[in-house]
Amino acid sequence: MAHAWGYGADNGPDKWAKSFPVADGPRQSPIDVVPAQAVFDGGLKPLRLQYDPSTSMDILNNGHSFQVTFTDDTDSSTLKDGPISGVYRLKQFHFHWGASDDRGSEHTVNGTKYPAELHLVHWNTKYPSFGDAASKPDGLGVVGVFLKIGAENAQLQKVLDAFDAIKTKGNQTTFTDFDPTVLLPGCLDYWTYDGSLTTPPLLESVTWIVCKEAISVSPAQMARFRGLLFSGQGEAACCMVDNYRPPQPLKGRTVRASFK
Ligand SMILES: Cc1cc(C)cc(S(N)(=O)=O)c1
Ligand SMILES: [Zn+2]
Repeated sequence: MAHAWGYGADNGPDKWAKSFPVADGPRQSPIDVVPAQAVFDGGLKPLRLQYDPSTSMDILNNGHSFQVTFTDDTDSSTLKDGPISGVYRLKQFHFHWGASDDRGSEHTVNGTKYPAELHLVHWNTKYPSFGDAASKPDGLGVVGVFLKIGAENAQLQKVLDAFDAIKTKGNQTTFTDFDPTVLLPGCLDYWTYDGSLTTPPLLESVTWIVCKEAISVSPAQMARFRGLLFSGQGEAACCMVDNYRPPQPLKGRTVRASFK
């Protein structure tokens, strides 16, 4: 791709395979989850998500989304059990969202799109670093949580209140003492499948854990997401919206369910 990847007509998901051929690989993400075709697996353990708020560090507009980054030099904030074995450390969380409430999530359920989707990214500590783990088939564990339109989410508002400082690409500010547990749904039933990063480099290294239950977001809060910019300071303003990849072919993969 002559110019950097993005979500526009000239550099969006349909163009990524030119620079990232794995885009047409056997375990790409996201997917459409069809609950009736998911296989209940009684051997799947409950998710064990244990986060230490003192590991949250900063919030960044990276030009594709915004992310909250965590210090990951100890096992203070981890994912254990669920479909994975061993200990995975929280690295960051970010979101994907639409220009309107009828789209925005990356995973879909029976073809239904949600207005946004949260991704909590963890890496397998059997590897020395996130960067190393990201290239291994069992390197990453990403927990996906759908957002649905409803009541204002007071916990999410703490994140949105930082947006004024990160409106444009490359802006970053401190974001400490935040426990992402407050962004999780009450029920942690999940679907799981082997997949990939949903943005370039699209590495096929992710065990996806998609929560069945959504969290709420108000229309006003969705408007705050849409006030961020893909563009940098001094550039022509380009609203950060529709930063989602559509579902990819399942190619024979099985989606397992932790619930009946
Ligand atoms: C490129 C990339 C990096 C990270 C940490 C996470 C993702 S995703 N959207 O698959 O969760 C993509
Ligand atoms: Zn993501």
